[in-house]
Amino acid sequence: MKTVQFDNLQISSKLKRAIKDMGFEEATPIQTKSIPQILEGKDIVGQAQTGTGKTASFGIPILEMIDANNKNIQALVLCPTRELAIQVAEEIKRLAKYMKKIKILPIYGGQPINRQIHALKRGVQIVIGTPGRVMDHMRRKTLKMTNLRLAVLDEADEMLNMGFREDIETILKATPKDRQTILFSATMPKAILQIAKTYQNKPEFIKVVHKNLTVPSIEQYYFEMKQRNKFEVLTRLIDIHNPKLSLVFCNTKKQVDELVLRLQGRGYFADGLHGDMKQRQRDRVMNSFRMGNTEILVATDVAARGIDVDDIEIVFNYDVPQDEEYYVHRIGRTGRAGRTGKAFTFVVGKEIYKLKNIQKYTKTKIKRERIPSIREVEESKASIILDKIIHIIENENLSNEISNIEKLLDDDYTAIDIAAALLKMTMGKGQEKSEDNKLQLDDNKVESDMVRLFINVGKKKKIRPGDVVGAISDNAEIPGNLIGSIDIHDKYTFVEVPKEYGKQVLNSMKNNTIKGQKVNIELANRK
Ligand SMILES: Nc1ncnc2c1ncn2[C@@H]1O[C@H](COP(=O)(O)OP(=O)(O)OP(=O)(O)O)[C@@H](O)[C@H]1O
Ligand SMILES: [Mg+2]
Repeated sequence: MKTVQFDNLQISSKLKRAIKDMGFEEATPIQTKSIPQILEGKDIVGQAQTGTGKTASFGIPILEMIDANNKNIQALVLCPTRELAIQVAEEIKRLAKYMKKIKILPIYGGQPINRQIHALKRGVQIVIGTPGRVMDHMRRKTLKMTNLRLAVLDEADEMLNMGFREDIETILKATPKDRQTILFSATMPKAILQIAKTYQNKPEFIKVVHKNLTVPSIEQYYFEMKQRNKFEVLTRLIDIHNPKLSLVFCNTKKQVDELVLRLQGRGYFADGLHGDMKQRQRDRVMNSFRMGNTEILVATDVAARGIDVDDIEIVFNYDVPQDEEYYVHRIGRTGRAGRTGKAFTFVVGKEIYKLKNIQKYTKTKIKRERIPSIREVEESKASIILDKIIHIIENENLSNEISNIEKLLDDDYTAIDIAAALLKMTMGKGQEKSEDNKLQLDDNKVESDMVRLFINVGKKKKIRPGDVVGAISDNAEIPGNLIGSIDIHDKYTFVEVPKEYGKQVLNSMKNNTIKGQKVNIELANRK
């Protein structure tokens, strides 16, 4: 499809400048089709592949149509989750960079309502919210819809799936009749068409779907395995591909929690995201993932819907999704805005039939791939380390290190001996781990066996109940990013870790300090 340059769109120069700053040059197909129509005042129903810029498709015309001098709410965007509301608000804020008078506010549950009320009182033109919280504000009369000109439903089908139908209808009914209504939805079930019919005015249906639903720049593979080997396979794949960021989907919240614990137990920077978590915690996890501090995000479907994080290189379906549509959304977290990505699906036994259905639905082929051997994992790890070594040799000052090594050379060790020993040290417990791994492939020692490590940190330390150890290591300089939940137990903090890692944590923490103070760690009550 022919697309347009943003320069050729009828939008203000301020908006064009911001778009350029964001690095966009050409509008995507959905943007090319929907922006002019929305600008003309038409109602639209838009449908396009994941990661193709639907947010800006409505964000750009909203900004163009807002009267900056009028401080009332003029546009309302409804999103299914808080994360999405925040993300959409940020994208629109970036677009509004040079439009200083335009105020944009995300409102969602979990955040103190008073803060939102204050912000609303100061005057906001664009509100992005979850249906529940928007309703709440409407009841309190803190959100006035009388001046609303534009309503957008992003991920409309997902909002219906989540049971927001009534809320959405109540909200739309409370807005002026002559408002413009924009609807974006991945699928077009009857319920969506019903909403379109009832609440839109002769909508234009804009559909940019290729013959396959997933973008071609995502390579899709599946791996067949036994249920109990999933964890081992996941770690092998992560080690071999070494993705900067990856996203792992599980079907249940419980599985998310368990997997996060096990990954952290192996020393991976992993964290979880699901609906049972407190908002503060979810924000922390998302920020840490966006910053790259959390490298592996483990999530449920709902939590990760619509999430746009640059550079997610691999999406893992640790469980085959229950619904074909979910597959499309899951893997759409990678390969965004024209980038490439990989999607790996773990298949156990009869699930292969589900995979066949997914392939039929998406009209793409998912190729079978062999599980990498331990040897391949080790080789790949070695090659990653060798690359790092080359980088250090070429870019860093090594004079101190060289003088130390020279002492060993004087003792008649060869340079190769020394380098090999250092490599072995760097690769850590490679050898030992591979035996471990082999074992685990046959025998899945499960995680419930926990050990508590008490850390005497004194009362002043800012470690809060519920923090994970990964967070402690960020805040308090304990290396070894290991495991579990911690709690404050008077001046003791305890860390709960799977038994098999207890010793390891102990070793890695023994000689450490938290913020300059020595920390005592004792192994306590084995459960
Ligand atoms: N014209 C463009 N050129 C380059 N990048 C773009 C363009 N438009 C949007 N993007 C970027 O592409 C990414 C994906 O956009 P967005 O999140 O809006 O996709 P989406 O279609 O809503 O996806 P999903 O279906 O997953 O919700 C974002 O990082 C966005 O900033
Ligand atoms: Mg989106």
